[in-house]
Parts: sequence; structure tokens; C-alpha cells
Amino acid sequence: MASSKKATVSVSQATAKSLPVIDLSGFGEGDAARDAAVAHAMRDACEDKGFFYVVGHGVEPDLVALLRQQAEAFFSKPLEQKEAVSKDLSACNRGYERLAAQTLEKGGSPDQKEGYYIGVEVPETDPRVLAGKFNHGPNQWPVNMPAFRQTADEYFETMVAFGTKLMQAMALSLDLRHDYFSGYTADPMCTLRLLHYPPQRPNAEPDEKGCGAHTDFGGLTLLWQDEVGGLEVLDEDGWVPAPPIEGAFNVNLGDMIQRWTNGRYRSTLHRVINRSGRERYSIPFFYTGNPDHEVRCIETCLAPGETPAHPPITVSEHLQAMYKQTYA
Ligand SMILES: O=C(O)CCC(=O)C(=O)O
Ligand SMILES: [Fe+2]
Repeated sequence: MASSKKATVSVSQATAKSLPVIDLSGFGEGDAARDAAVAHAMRDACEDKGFFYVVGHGVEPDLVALLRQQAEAFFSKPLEQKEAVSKDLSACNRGYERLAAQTLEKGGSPDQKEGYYIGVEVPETDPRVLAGKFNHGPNQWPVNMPAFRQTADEYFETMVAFGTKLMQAMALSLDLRHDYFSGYTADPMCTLRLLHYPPQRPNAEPDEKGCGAHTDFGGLTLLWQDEVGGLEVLDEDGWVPAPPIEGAFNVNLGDMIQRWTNGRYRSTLHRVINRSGRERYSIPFFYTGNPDHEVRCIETCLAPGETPAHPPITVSEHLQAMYKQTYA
């Protein structure tokens, strides 16, 4: 990727020591030394903050731009049209979530963002839906926006492949076989979320944010953010910016990975404050894995004599517990 060199330079200036850039190009293509180098960089990043940038991921910039365009077109519609595909109408958390519907920071003000959730398309007649399986079901799609659905579907598929590759790199980083997570990456139930943040209001409550301080629930989050900025990550010295780098994704680990690695790999607090005075768009993709897969403390994450801090749990059980906490 032509932009990766330039990108590496700009982040080291922007966020000082905080967030590394990992170049995924060539990973998993038969060059053991290259794979080891990626795994090594990933281990350092995951043990530190679990927050890093990825370039060389192979996601086409045009695809991202198209989805960003579709997101803006949808969020620009009148509220009644957006509410016609409200998440409240879905039994599996798909569709539109209005401004201030979520409060990610415990005890904080509601988040100044609106969103749209898309998941794996599972028809109403599927036995898993009939059995009431958590978060399984059909998506909702806005009417008269065929490109919205088409682009989201294509993006979803691309991001599943990207996330699967990162899980292979993570396995190597933990001194495991590259396919250690294959049960988790088989039929993953991921969530694509389109987000729109209006500019921070001048008369806002002092604690008001686009997205309150939180850690992500699940596995990997692969975040594309536009050029506006506003994402911040908590570090030893306080909140540090995680500014956009053209062509790079922000990747961070969720609580489930922290649990899986017995705390060796980190899920870190982050938040968004859109101080730019402009509209901000971002597209997080939550790679949460196979819902039935068992998350059991990884053996290479236990020091001699150490015992797991948590009992085994399935991906689905973990996610349900987390959803209950934020939407309670
Ligand atoms: O919009 C962003 O930059 C971050 C969003 C986020 O942290 C989340 O959706 O979990
Ligand atoms: Fe997040």
C-alpha cells in the first residue's frame, strides 16, 4: 500500500508513544519471517493498550468511501423515515438507533450520536431465529436505497476476511498455531455499525460526549473514521487522541479478548468528543466470532502457578451479559 509509509510517520508525530501502526501486508502468504514480524508487533500492541492502527489490510478505499456516502445519505433523511427502520422494531438489534439512545459511559450523559446496526442476514424461517437465538435474524433496510444494502453487504464480507486474518495474527502472537481460533472465526456473528456525530453543542452539559468512555464488549473492533477526528484513548497520562490516518483502520480489543487472555491482552477505555464544529462519520465493525464458541482462558496466557480469573463462557453468553449492562 502506497500510503502506509506516510501514515506511519504521521501517527508517530500525532500520538507520540501511544499507538503503533501495524502493516498487515504479506501476512499469511507463506513468508514465515513476515508472519512472525506481524505477530510480534501485534503482541506488543495488545499487551500495551490493545489499540493500534492497521495498514496493508487490503480493504479498497473506494468501498469505504461508498459506504460513508450511503451512511450520510441515510442519516440526512427526515427522522420519520429513519424511525421506519428503527432498531426498536427489530428482535435482533438491527436498524436505526436515534440520537442519544445509548449511554456508553456509566452514569454519564446520553451519547450525541445516531447509528445504524447491520448484522449477518439470517431469515425469519431459520431454526436459530425460530429458537430465539440472541441477535439472530434479518436486517432492516431503508426503502429506496438499494446501494445502501449492496455496499453494506460487500463491506461486511470484506471486513469478515480482514478480521479473520487479524485473529490468525493474534494466534501467532500468543505462540499458538495460526488456526487456533478457527472455531471462533467459523460463521462469525459480526456487527457493522454506521455512526453519525453532530458537532458538540456549545451549550452542552460539561460531561456531554459523542460517545461516552467505554470499553468494547467483544472481540476485535475494526474502526474506520473520517477525517474529522475526536476519538480518544485512555493512557497512563490521561486521554490521548487517536486521530484518523488516511488508509488505516483503528483496531482495538474488546473485553472478551481480555477475558480470554486472562488480562494479558488489553481492552482499553476510549471515547469520542466531536469538537471540530463539523459532522463526523465513523464505521466500527465488531468482529465478535462464532456465538457458540467457548471462551476459555488460553494456556499461553497463564504464568506458572497462575489460575484463570474467569470460568469458561460462550461468546453469546458473554455478549448478552454485556448488552444487558449498557442498555439496562
Ligand atoms: O466512532 C468512533 O470513533 C468510535 C466508536 C466506538 O468506540 C464504538 O462504537 O464502540
Ligand atoms: Fe468503542
